[in-house]
Amino acid sequence: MRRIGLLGGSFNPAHRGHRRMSLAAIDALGLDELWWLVSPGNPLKPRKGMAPFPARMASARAMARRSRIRVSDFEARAGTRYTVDTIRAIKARYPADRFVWLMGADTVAQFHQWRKWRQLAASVPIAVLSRPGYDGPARAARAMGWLRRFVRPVARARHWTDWSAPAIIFLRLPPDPTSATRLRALDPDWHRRFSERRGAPVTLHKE
Ligand SMILES: Nc1ncnc2c1ncn2[C@@H]1O[C@H](COP(=O)(O)OP(=O)(O)OP(=O)(O)O)[C@@H](O)[C@H]1O
Ligand SMILES: O=C(O)c1ccc[n+]([C@@H]2O[C@H](COP(=O)([O-])O)[C@@H](O)[C@H]2O)c1
Repeated sequence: MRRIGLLGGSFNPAHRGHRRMSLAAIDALGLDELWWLVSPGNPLKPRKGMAPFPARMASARAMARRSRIRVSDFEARAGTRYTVDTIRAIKARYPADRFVWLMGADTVAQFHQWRKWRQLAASVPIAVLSRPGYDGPARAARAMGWLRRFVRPVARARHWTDWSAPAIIFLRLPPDPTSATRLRALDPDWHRRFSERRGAPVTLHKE
């Protein structure tokens, strides 16, 4: 049994904040691996301004180098867009492993708009990663009205495999203010550097 964290994201592009939060979460949760699930298209985000999937994958691979982070195209392969469907498919594909869903504090505010979010929360434990400016709002988020009763103490973080979902933990990690929105504003054409790269596609998931 491997202990695997899943961080879903647009990675438009992947950045230092993703890497730092992921390495800290690997430590806090005692993970064997952390998979970055590069989303073919976040159902709640506009397509405009979204770089091509291969460029986002390549930026994630570059940022994940030499670590326990693995970059995954699972959603593109499985044809899933909604996290509830992705988790079901991953658990079916890797029945021997245990999974925890990771999300930055900023995403909790919208969680009640996710497809079947209560069912999702009942299918996988959730770890919320602190993000500067969003920690207070995350605890006050609409979905927390229901999720609050399932909050686990941070001192038990490494015992997440003992929990039955719903279970949610708020991890306090060293703050990193990096955001992809800001990076795109500074360098809107960032994806050109990656789309020109050639080479055999490396994949975590065998056919
Ligand atoms: N600096 C950060 N600190 C904590 N969590 C982060 C940070 N950056 C991203 N995350 C989390 O990583 C996941 C994927 O993030 P995403 O790829 O959307 O990056 P982003 O910087 O939030 O992008 P954008 O600004 O385009 O919305 C989300 O759950 C997000 O909350
Ligand atoms: O399942 C949903 O309804 C849903 C709605 C919005 C976002 N998500 C997922 O949340 C993750 C973070 O997305 P993003 O674009 O904020 O990086 C990514 O894996 C998305 O697929 C999922």
